[in-house]
Amino acid sequence: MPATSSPDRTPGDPLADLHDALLAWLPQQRWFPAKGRQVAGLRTVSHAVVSTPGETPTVEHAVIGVSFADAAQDPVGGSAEERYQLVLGVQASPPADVEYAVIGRRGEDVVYDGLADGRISRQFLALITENAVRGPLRFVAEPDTEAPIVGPGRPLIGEQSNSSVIYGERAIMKLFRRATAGLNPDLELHRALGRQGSGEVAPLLGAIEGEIDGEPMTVAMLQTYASNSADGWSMAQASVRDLLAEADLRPDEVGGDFAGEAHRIGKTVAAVHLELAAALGTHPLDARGAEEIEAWMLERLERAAAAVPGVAEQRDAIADVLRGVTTAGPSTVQRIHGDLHLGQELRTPTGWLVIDFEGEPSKSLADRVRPDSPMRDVAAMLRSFDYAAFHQLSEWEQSADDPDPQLERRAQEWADRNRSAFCDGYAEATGTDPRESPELLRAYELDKAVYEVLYETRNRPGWVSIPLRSMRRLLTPAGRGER
Ligand SMILES: Nc1ncnc2c1ncn2[C@@H]1O[C@H](COP(=O)(O)OP(=O)(O)O)[C@@H](O)[C@H]1O
Ligand SMILES: O=P(O)(O)O[C@H]1O[C@H](CO)[C@@H](O[C@H]2O[C@H](CO)[C@@H](O)[C@H](O)[C@H]2O)[C@H](O)[C@H]1O
Repeated sequence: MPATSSPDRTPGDPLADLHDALLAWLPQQRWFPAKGRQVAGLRTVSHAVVSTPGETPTVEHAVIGVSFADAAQDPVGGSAEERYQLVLGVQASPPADVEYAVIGRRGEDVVYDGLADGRISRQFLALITENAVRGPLRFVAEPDTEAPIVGPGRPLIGEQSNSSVIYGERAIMKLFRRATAGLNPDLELHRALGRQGSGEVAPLLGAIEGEIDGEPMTVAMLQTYASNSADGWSMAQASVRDLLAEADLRPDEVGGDFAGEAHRIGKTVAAVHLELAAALGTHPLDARGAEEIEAWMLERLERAAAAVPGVAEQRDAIADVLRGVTTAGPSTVQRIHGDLHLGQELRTPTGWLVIDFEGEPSKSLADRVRPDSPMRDVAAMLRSFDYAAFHQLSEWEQSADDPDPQLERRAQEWADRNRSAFCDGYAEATGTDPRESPELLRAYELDKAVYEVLYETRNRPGWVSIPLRSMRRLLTPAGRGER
């Protein structure tokens, strides 16, 4: 994060003495989405002690507002101020195992990321089971469930937009980092699906609720941990590795063929769509609704074109495809996942679970909860098969001059085979084959690729060639037919 010459410091701000430390710490956090943005200042939006007097460590909950000088030029449409939640542990001599999570000092005390401290995560779990209230936080157990009291939480280390801790392979608690008024869709949809008896999500165990701007806010959610699970991205990557190691074999001939799993994932996603429709309803997409979705897609395209020359060059051709949302004919909208990809699917010993119903992290809450076509989720999964197929090749391409055309063909075959198996599974479970609405599907797929170009530009510039390649494919008549 480029530092500012004169960061904003409001007198009386309870975290004022930590501002510089926070400004240095935030960009190192995987969950901080505004890496590289021009920061204008930081302020404390809310701050409360949630431990009882005399307890060690002291536990604080805070919402901080980070303001940006570059909101107008931000390619992903970031706003002028973004708010993040912190749980802070404060102690004069914290245990050595939280050293990596130290943010800074306040007087004699060390202040650190509280989720790193097993004592704090254990306490939060206990408070949920007790339906306790601590300061502004309400700890709520999901009715008719019993969260296991299994001791300290272990922070999950990995690629996350939020922060999670795992309790003895029995439960997992996720602290939402973006602080937004309203019910978080991840909690809302998990709850709705759980009450629908869904076997496709991990059972919800509880939540922590708070307040922001006088309105309720979801602080965290607790769900059953799926032990012995593997995520779809890792499994798909292993399959592609097998394939590319044996360039003379086709995807259906190699040992790690993924098509059976892709078919099962298609059925799982379909089941989730049917359950969400049953729980929360469906509506016909009228002309006005379709125009709104199209306008949103075109607006995103403009931002991407302004930021990425590869998108600007194809802007008009992309816009023509996106308009398929209004010209494709009648469709139905409902609540959907909104940010589906292989990493959001967990293979358990008995089947697949879908996780993380928060929607695209850069969208406002209002946009994330807006009913949309299930085709958005289907398209997002098709994009993910492309990603899995071409990720490794794109890495090799960065270190070699010419990609091996044989390997490219194999990668494309892998993508086609798994995209097709996914659609077969989806069609089998819903009775509707997504490939029968090619215009709509292509519009959603291209919209997702445009999002991904922006996402990768900001977060993983080395990966941007993956969605750019797919964008080109989706714009060529031959490429459009391949699924
Ligand atoms: N119910 C669960 N059981 C087992 N692991 C889970 C469960 N939910 C999430 N995870 C693990 O936590 C990771 C992050 O979860 P996710 O909900 O995607 O968080 P984020 O919103 O931070 O991206 C997942 O990739 C998965 O490895
Ligand atoms: O999981 P998140 O909610 O944080 O989703 C964001 O990050 C994803 C990457 O981790 C990103 O997904 C993109 O990369 C995946 C491979 O890492 C690929 O499978 C997806 O198809 C691709 O979109 C997601 O877009 C972003 O919102």
